[in-house]
Amino acid sequence: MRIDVVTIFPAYLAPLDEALVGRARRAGLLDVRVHDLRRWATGVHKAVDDAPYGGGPGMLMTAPVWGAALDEVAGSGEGVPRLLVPTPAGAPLTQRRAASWASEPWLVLACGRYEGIDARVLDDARRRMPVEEVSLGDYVLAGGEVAALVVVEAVSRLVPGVLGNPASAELDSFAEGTGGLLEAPAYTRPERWRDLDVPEVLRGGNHAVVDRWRRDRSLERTAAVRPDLLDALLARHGAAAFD
Ligand SMILES: Nc1c(O)cccc1[N+](=O)[O-]
Repeated sequence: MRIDVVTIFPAYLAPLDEALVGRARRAGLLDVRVHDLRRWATGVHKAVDDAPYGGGPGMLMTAPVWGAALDEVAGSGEGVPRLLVPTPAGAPLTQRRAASWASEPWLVLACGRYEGIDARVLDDARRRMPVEEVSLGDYVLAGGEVAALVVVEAVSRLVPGVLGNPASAELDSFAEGTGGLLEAPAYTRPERWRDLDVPEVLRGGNHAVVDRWRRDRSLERTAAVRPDLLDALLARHGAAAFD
């Protein structure tokens, strides 16, 4: 999979050289390319922003700079990429969306700054490629770079071969393997730590019993912390969702 990230702060994406994503890049499983948007800026000051029409606080990133950048980046490979734009106005990032993007051959992430990007940039991009706006949550960040790091990691770990043990992803919270529930509490050695013991059932070795225990703990945890997920499962699968 190829992933391009366009930003005015390339150094913000340095963590993509580390850990899981860094290893996958060096193994040739991911082709991650970070581009400085200012490469496409013109003029002495390489300006990438201007005042918003209609007034209002702050500045907007301009269409000509982003247009030139996306033309070159999205035109530099086989086929057509899916353009992802982190923004508070986007649809929520979910495991399901990350999983769908993990099967794409090529993603381009456009990181906005200031008050965002001139709307015509996405309107124009939609004429040539699929475009999705994605939000990490209902809070305000200074730009899209942190969200881009999150999206790249959430997607990359689902790319075949990136996780050492693919089964790890199956028991994640929100994953199909946990039925879209939060994952159960997990334990490792020592068996007793301070005055706390590992639950006996996990030490017994009966996989069917362990699976049932984990399912029950997932249901309890989800009901306590994310009842909205239970409502969604009920709506989708009826009471059978909790068998
Ligand atoms: N919330 C926010 C933002 O304020 C700026 C860029 C991206 C996001 N986001 O993805 O959630």
